[in-house]
Amino acid sequence: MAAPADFLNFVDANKDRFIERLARAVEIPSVSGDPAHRDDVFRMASFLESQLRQYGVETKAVELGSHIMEGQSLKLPPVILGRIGNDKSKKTILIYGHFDVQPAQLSDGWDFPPFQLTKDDKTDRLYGRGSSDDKGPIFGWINVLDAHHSLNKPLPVNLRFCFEGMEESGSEGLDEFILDEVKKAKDSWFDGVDAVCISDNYWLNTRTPALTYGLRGISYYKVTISGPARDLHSGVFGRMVHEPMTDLIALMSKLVSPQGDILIPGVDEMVPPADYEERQLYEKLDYAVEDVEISAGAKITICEDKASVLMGRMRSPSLSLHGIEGAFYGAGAKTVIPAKVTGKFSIRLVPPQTPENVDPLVIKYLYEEFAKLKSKNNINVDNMHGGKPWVEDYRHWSYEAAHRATEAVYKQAPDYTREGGSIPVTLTFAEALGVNVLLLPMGRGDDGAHSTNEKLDVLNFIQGTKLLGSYLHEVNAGTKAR
Ligand SMILES: C[C@H](N)C(=O)N[C@@H](Cc1c[nH]cn1)C(=O)O
Ligand SMILES: [Zn+2]
Ligand SMILES: [Zn+2]
Repeated sequence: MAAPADFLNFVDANKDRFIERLARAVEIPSVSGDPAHRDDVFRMASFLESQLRQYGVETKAVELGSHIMEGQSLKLPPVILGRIGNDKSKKTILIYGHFDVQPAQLSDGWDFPPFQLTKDDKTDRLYGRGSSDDKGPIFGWINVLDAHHSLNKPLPVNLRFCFEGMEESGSEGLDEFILDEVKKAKDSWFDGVDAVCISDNYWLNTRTPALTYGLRGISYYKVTISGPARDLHSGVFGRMVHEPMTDLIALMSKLVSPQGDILIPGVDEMVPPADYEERQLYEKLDYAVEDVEISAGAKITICEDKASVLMGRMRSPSLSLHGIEGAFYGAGAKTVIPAKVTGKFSIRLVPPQTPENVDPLVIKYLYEEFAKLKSKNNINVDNMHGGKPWVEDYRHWSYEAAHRATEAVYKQAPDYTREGGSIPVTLTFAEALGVNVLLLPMGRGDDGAHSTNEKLDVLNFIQGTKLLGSYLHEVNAGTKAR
């Protein structure tokens, strides 16, 4: 049975209230990667926990200890666990989401204050950091709880929640916590979980809902070149000394070609090429090169054929250069030779790649290439965080339930996609709990997650809330039919 009409009507009738609640969440700048915002990540955890409790969910905030970030020892944000329902005749679904966000500043080029949810009435879009990644979806789940609680309606499944505050910074401490919790002889918060559902990615385009059965992994590196004891005057020292920035640029230019080929020997070669049958999967998806152009905001695709473009994101590794710490970047023309610079880059991984088999190749290559520069500076290479790729079996009752829910809410069949981003905990859940994991995205391909002007369409927030609730009802309907 599809979701009951009173649930669907409630969601429509409470649209404004749901948007106001999302606005309260977006106003908390819970940036996990910035030590200055660590209190805000804690504040966001408390807000989320209070929302869960309000709707009858038993909760627990689990402390994960501390870590070092930018030379400071910081407390890790708690994991917020929740449980509601213990009916043996119902399935138990574990929901995962994250309440931290990527950094954002108006000066990055935002048209709206990033930590204020701005509703643009012309486009019916909600702009703000975290609107799509991942506060919109986690508050979609809260809306589902709110609706059932307010209507005095039993939930169609038992629910367990696991919300973290470090996903955008490598999910520190989470894997260890999950593995310990699963090993508990009794009263584990993950006892009896039948499947996991995560809403933390995006449709492929702007028109077709998607079910996602794969994610790329990630390995994130920093390479530091240092030499002079202090910043130097380029007029006084230029051409007299080895310059750290020159060495770093030389190294970073040897990592990836402008065509996207990874130049580190052995990395691209690990992945077998797609055969004809696999290529057909990508040919059939509702996607065009123009969709990338729309979401990138420019006609800059590496190639012109749709399947190759899609495979670049879904089934190939990629190496991206992210930034250089310590380099001069301000206005004006400072004639400095920076004393120490740190280049940051990451590799998105696909099976059979893992951080364990790729990291040694990267580190060896960087040291070898540095030696070829014959520089007297020093090099140091660090891995900042990593996560394995994940591919799931989509012929599973959880995907079937999500397929039916998508058809009911959006009146169209979903695309089956693999996501280019990473959610490292996905594989941990799949392996530790031994259950199927479904990714059920709420937002569209042009939402601009991690970018300026991140947005969520009001339609996606409201229909997405209906989709999450309908999925739970379809799981229940499937249970009864079996
Ligand atoms: C797909 C998900 N919403 C997401 O954005 N994940 C991040 C995870 C990450 C890894 N290192 C830093 N953040 C991503 O794919 O970049
Ligand atoms: Zn993200
Ligand atoms: Zn996310």
